[in-house]
Amino acid sequence: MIMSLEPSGEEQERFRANFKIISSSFASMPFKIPGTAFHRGIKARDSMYAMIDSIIAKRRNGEVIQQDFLESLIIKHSKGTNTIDNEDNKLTDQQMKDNILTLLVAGHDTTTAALTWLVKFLGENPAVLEQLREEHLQIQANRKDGTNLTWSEVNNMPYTNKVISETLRRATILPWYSRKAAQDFEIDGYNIKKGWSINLDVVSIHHDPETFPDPEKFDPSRFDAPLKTFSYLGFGSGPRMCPGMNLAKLEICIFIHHLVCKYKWSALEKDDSVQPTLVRMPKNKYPIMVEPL
Ligand code: HEM
Repeated sequence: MIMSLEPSGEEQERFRANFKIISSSFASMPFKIPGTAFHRGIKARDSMYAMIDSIIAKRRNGEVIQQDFLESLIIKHSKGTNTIDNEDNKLTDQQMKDNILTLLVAGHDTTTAALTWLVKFLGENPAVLEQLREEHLQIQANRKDGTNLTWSEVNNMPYTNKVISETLRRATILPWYSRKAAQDFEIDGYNIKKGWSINLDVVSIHHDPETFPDPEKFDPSRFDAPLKTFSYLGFGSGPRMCPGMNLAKLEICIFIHHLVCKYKWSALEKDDSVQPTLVRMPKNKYPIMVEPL
């Protein structure tokens, strides 16, 4: 979808390997010294840049044509095309590469983690799974023709949406993110100065018992009624809110539909520890045994 990589092959493997290094260097100290996670991350990023360079070159000389996000960026931002009024507003190749890399890095591990937590929470909460399965079997039963999910079906999954929100609350995949103070202010006796960087502790916000009673409990009905503003930040909030939210929700809805309509599963290990990386994942990646229903 982003740049039409084949699902397997040498190029994909190299991408994956570099990608893993970049993800695990995210929360490292920014010391560009050989041997540090940060240095390894920079080298992996440069190698990704070189790979994206060669993909862009093949697109530009017509060797490869695809219908994906990269192609639309190239068409829109090529010099001499009049798709954007002002030539100065066009992205350079470097900016295009950064956009592609940002989307891959921001969209991959987060969605993987969401799906992993979802399978875990559903496995541990059979009543929720049953209600979710009912919603999806009903969708199947109402379908007149075709076997694929339709756009209107995906947009009419009220319980599924609550399950997704509760998954993102309970797991809090991005445990913190930053904002820069736009003005001086005081909070709980602390004076914050304009320009300071502030990290939001989203895990605590999502587990505040005043907003979410019995916060460790997985309970999608918390989302039956609207919540206090800024108390649920699964996809962030405000102008910098996750731009991939609708894509991620679409992917998760499709995954859930096929999972609950066709399969049952059981956990192979009991381990509740969380991997201490920027994107929170079950430490053991939650291995399961899957069987047809
Ligand atoms: C379940 C999956 C995902 C979760 C839980 C998630 C969560 C988040 C959160 C919490 C933020 C910070 C928002 C803020 O600062 O207010 C964010 C930012 C971002 N996300 Fe996602 N995300 C997911 C999937 C995706 C996907 C699929 C893409 C793109 C393909 C994406 C692209 C981005 C980008 C580019 C930003 C930075 C936005 C900015 O700083 O302006 N995300 N995401």
